[in-house]
Amino acid sequence: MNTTSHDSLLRVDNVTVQFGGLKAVSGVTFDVRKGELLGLIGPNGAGKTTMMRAITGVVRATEGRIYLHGEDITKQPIHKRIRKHMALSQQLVRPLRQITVAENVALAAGSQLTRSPLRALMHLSQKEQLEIALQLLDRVGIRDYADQLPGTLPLGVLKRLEVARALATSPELLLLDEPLAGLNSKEAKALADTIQHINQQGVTIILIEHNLGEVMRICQRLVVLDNGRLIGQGEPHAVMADPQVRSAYLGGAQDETAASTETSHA
Ligand SMILES: Nc1ncnc2c1ncn2[C@@H]1O[C@H](COP(=O)(O)OP(=O)(O)OP(=O)(O)O)[C@@H](O)[C@H]1O
Repeated sequence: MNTTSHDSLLRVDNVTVQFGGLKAVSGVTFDVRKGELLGLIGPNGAGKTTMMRAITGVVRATEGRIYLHGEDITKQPIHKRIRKHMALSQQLVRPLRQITVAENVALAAGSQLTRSPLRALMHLSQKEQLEIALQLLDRVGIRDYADQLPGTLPLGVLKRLEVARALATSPELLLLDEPLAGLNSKEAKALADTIQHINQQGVTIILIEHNLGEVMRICQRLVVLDNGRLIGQGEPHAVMADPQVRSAYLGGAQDETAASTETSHA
């Protein structure tokens, strides 16, 4: 039964994802509210990426249901979910290296419009499409790199390009998988600010991230997984003060000094 509350954009209802004998996600239930920036956190191997993949349809939920706007999308293929305005920005950045930064974004926008990469490429010559790409690059703060080839660019710029490509499909729900990984603290803070800004412009975001300092700074709510199970959810500071969550991160250490360092990096 769909028990989605009226402000819920996405509902994950008792979802299990099993790989052979391993339950990577086990009976997890949570809501993503329309307009919120939700942090999905947990130690390595907790099941975060698998949860994200179950939401986008890359892997199928073995049990449970996923609802978007109250509609059961559990059995829908990826392309239908994307058409329902979901976009995923992956951990690994994989732009096309032979075309410029702006063309990469225009291609993503074009693929969404035409559902054919070839036709999308032909559309690249259209001024409007490149103009949309430039606006998106502006939105993520890398318009100055528009004419460069991705192969020559630092990771911080490529991460932003990845976010711009995801935004090119005008998603209502944006799923970001470790966008801050590999960035120094200054770059991470700047990208976290950009993510927060995108959220403030009306895009609902699920953020998987190990950089707990930035997660605590920008997320409105947290969902915490450990060994595939949900062990906490709610307001970030309350969640991080929960003994079970602290124990998952600190391996059971109860020492306050150790606990106070928890927000720097998991
Ligand atoms: N396709 C797969 N086949 C088999 N096992 C998998 C598969 N994908 C993930 N797993 C396993 O499921 C568990 C959860 O992995 P997952 O990548 O979802 O965790 P995570 O929380 O994203 O971890 P990390 O923070 O290290 O990226 C791990 O034990 C992992 O080895």
